Amino acid sequence: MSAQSEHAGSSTLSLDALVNLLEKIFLRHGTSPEVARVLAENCACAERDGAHSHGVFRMPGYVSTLKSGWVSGRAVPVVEDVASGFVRVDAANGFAQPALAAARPLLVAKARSAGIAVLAIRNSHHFAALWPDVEPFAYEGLVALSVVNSMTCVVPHGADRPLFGTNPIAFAAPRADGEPIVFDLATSAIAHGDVQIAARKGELLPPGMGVDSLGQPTRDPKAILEGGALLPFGGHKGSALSMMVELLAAALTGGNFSFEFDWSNHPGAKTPWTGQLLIVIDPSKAAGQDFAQRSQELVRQMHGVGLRRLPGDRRHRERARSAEGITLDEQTLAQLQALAQ
Ligand SMILES: NC(=O)C1=CN([C@@H]2O[C@H](COP(=O)(O)OP(=O)(O)OC[C@H]3O[C@@H](n4cnc5c(N)ncnc54)[C@H](OP(=O)(O)O)[C@@H]3O)[C@@H](O)[C@H]2O)C=CC1
Ligand SMILES: O=C(O)C1=NCCCC1
Repeated sequence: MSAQSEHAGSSTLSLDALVNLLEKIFLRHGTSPEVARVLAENCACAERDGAHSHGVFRMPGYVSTLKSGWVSGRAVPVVEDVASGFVRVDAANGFAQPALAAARPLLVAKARSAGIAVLAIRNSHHFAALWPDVEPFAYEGLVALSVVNSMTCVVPHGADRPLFGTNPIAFAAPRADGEPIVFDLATSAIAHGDVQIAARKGELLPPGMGVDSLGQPTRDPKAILEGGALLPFGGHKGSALSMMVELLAAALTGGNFSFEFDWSNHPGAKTPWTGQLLIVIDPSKAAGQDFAQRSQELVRQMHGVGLRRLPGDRRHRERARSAEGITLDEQTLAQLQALAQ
């Protein structure tokens, strides 16, 4: 297909054309070429996979953050080889994905030689979906787990005010016949991005997602965004996982807790300045059995008991569909083109 085709009210772009457009936006707003490429690919791949809460919807937020001076779009991450199974990165107040890209070769080498390696990223801004950070490891036969904390907007179970971020957890594992097993979920009942999207569309949320400024349950996304808060998923269980994310992504990395940064002097800033932890395991060092065959067997059994949808299946369906091109509505495309000028 050509790079861009038009239908009534929408346009279809190839993945390359979308990456190039997003890259232009990042460059136009002062990032280095390396940062622009990494973020553009990340964001375009989220859109391709139908991960809309962290696709092109996020571009105005990236731009207003860069304009506010809150984040450094030209940061050069500092990678430290601290121990046989441990890599540390100071993202230098830059985005998390370039920090991961800089540390990745060392992390993989350590995981392959020691069987397991940990990457601790601090001083970083993660404004994206987490699965793109873990899925590539599984394509290389490795198991990966990552956590990142975000900004205070979730009330811990049993508390009456927000403290945690929406704090996602992503996991990826190879399997023998098929796409890797990948899940990526916010520990809040709903991602903050999806609340913003619902507010924009004027839709109500399902019950149990959040509370208003008085702490009363509400389905109104605007009431949650304007003084209200989100709830953890699964009550005390999601709350415990969210607490764990704060400990691993912030306390262990040297990053900020979700409640610790203050962007009030940077109007327009949207990205949380926190930390991220990745654990990468080489399964060939572990069980003495072929891990990918074992994970395939688990999937076979899950399908055998009637399961129709694995986490990641929807994304891969969207990815396959996007091979024909990624469709954006006219308004969104016009907004992106304006941001690139
Ligand atoms: N950077 C940050 O600080 C933050 C980022 N986020 C991001 O927001 C995104 C959305 O998070 P969230 O709203 O919790 O994600 P969802 O609740 O939409 O999905 C969570 C996971 O469950 C899978 N899934 C969903 N429905 C089903 C089903 N019926 N059967 C089987 N599997 C299912 C999804 O797979 P599939 O993808 O195939 O649908 C996905 O792996 C994530 O990418 C997350 O990383 C969230 C919070 C903070
Ligand atoms: O959707 C969310 O929740 C978030 N996404 C990007 C960073 C802040 C929280």
